Amino acid sequence: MTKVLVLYYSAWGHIEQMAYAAAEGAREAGAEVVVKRVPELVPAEVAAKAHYKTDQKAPIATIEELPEYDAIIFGTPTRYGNMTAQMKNFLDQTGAHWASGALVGKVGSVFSSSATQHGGQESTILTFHPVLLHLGFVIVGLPYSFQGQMGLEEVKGGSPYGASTIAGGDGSRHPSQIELDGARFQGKHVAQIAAKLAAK
Ligand SMILES: Cc1cc2nc3c(=O)[nH]c(=O)nc-3n(C[C@H](O)[C@H](O)[C@H](O)COP(=O)(O)O)c2cc1C
Repeated sequence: MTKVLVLYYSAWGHIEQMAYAAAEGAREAGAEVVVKRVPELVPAEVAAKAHYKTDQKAPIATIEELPEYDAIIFGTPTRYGNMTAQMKNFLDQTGAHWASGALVGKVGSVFSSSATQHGGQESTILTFHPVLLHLGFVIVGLPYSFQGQMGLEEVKGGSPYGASTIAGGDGSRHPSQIELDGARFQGKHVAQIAAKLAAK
């Protein structure tokens, strides 16, 4: 059975919610799916003061387990147009996998979140991709067969690069149905492609 890891960082829960939607989609495609987080780096008192969502049930992933999966779907909020330091710090510990080629040929895919509509959700995904390419991942996005990314009837995340959500300046906006559908579609799409690659 195809094994998919949804690996995320989320300070306030938006990406956490999108992660479970991506996982649902991958399960729909028949994959065995695990949702895990990368470790927090912000001191506990800073996180408490900023009202981080600290009750996240997903276990913390280890670097060692990454080669066990056929696909990894990464979820990260934007930090000044790029992935979070928490996610990058985790990826910066994959040197042994880079050296051995343990992740070469696996499927990698990214979804994101930003406070504002044009606050960097696309740049966060696109600047994530070089890391995946260095590690040898085959990148999968959110194709236009997810028709939800078309249309101007509402403000929404989602692009051919990957699913995304808009949290609002104060974090009060939650992922909309169409954004969660995008994450679900991406999860399913990744699992289907990973299954095809694994069959070869
Ligand atoms: C240090 C910092 C930098 C941020 N940079 C951006 C940014 O460049 N553009 C933007 O729209 N939102 C920015 N945000 C807002 C976060 O992206 C937003 O809170 C996040 O997407 C919510 O996802 P989460 O609930 O999963 O943490 C920033 C937040 C922090 C704390």
